[in-house]
Amino acid sequence: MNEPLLSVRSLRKVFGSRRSGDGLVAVDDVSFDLPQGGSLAIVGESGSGKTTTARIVAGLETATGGEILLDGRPIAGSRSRRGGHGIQMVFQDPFGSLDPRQKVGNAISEILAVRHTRAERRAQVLKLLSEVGLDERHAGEYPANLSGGQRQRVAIARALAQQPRVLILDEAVSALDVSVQAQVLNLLIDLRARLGISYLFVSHDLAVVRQVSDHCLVMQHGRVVEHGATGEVLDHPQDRYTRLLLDAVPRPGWTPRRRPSVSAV
Ligand SMILES: Nc1ncnc2c1ncn2[C@@H]1O[C@H](COP(=O)(O)OP(=O)(O)OP(=O)(O)O)[C@@H](O)[C@H]1O
Repeated sequence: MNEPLLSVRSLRKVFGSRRSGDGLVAVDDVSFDLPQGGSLAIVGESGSGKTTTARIVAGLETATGGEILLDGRPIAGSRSRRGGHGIQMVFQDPFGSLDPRQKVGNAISEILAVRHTRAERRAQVLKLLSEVGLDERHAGEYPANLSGGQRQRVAIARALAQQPRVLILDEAVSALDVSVQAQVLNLLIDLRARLGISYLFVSHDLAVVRQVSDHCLVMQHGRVVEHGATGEVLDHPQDRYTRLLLDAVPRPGWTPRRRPSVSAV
């Protein structure tokens, strides 16, 4: 069997004081493999440790224990990997990653400056914008003048500018309206097919997970409770917690339970 592109082994993260024993174990013995060109989703309720796992893999957080291998070689769990090592992250809120005072074209161009000459950069910016379904007009805009979907496309273009092998998407479509969400998901599916990028997809939305991932990992209280092919896990969940997660998803015919109104009290 081929060696996985990304391999995470016994990852552990404790926040707070470990010595006094009152630290919070956010990630506890998490292991998974991501094949070249594969798409793995991490699902779980809020606080289950999904984002912390993703941030450690991206090099934005240090691990307390465990190992991360890219192409079979350990990558240091340090913040120094930011911007390098073939792993990039796209966040839920592109406002957080885009400078409001910087035009879109410059935001992409500054990343290209490392590898490209000034002359090459312009053509490269246009190529990246077209990869994500935008064009020259958007290059001259500030983030505030774009829609939420367009801003997320810019964030994806910036990530692609680093030529990543793994793209980590942390709730990357959660803040978008459903129709815009579908467009961005289609873009991601298309990019994966065309560029052979591998995805680590963090989401609480099981419908989204079904669309974009081959395999999924269910986390609860920092631990992996179920792991398998996405269709199998979602259609035939083995773990009680996975079944609870699935039961919490509204389906056609579902009517929200009315909660007593606070103002009526
Ligand atoms: N920097 C931090 N310092 C202390 N505790 C943290 C920190 N970051 C996360 N935690 C805690 O670690 C646990 C896991 O959080 P994490 O954000 O990874 O979960 P999550 O599944 O991604 O949840 P969400 O979907 O709400 O982001 C939570 O209890 C959280 O409060």
